Amino acid sequence: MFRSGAFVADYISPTTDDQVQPNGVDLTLDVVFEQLEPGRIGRDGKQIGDRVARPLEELERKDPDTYYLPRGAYIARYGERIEIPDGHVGFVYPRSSLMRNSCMLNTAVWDAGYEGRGEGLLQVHHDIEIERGARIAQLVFAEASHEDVYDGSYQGENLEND
Ligand SMILES: O=c1ccn([C@H]2C[C@H](O)[C@@H](COP(=O)(O)OP(=O)(O)OP(=O)(O)O)O2)c(=O)[nH]1
Repeated sequence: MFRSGAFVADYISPTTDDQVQPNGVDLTLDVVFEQLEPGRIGRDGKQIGDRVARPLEELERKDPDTYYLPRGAYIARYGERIEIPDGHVGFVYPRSSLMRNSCMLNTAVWDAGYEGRGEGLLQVHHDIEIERGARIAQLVFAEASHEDVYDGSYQGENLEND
């Protein structure tokens, strides 16, 4: 069973009332990165390729705090600290307005016990402007049984400023 947005909101911070939806909580865009170097997925481990943060405004376009993204693939970091409670699994979907603008957010499984500011793959199929802090995704929780909790390399990621 999927939980209500009000339930999910207790595990996401910060949140405003605008972010709480009937079936989940909207996540906002914090930072956009561009990958520069190849990564590696091995049988025993993995390496994430070097990346650089996109500039927030380009010279010819002056809206502050806005990303101007040409076609391409980017890593988007969400603005919220996310916790997946015991007995649950999380899924992130793109906000439909992103999809309707020819962009897509690809995501993976959010494990029970994970805590951090996670990331998603932002695919831009048509140039788009996205303001920093704008809602781009929605996180939902489904009840799920599990034996262990998440204890991988991304545990506690991107929480330095908390
Ligand atoms: O779209 C997603 C999906 C998941 N996560 C977070 C939550 C999840 O619990 C964690 C680890 O995901 P996964 O288990 O898929 O990572 P992995 O590649 O198997 O690495 P590790 O074994 O170090 O966990 O990353 C994201 O940030 N974005």
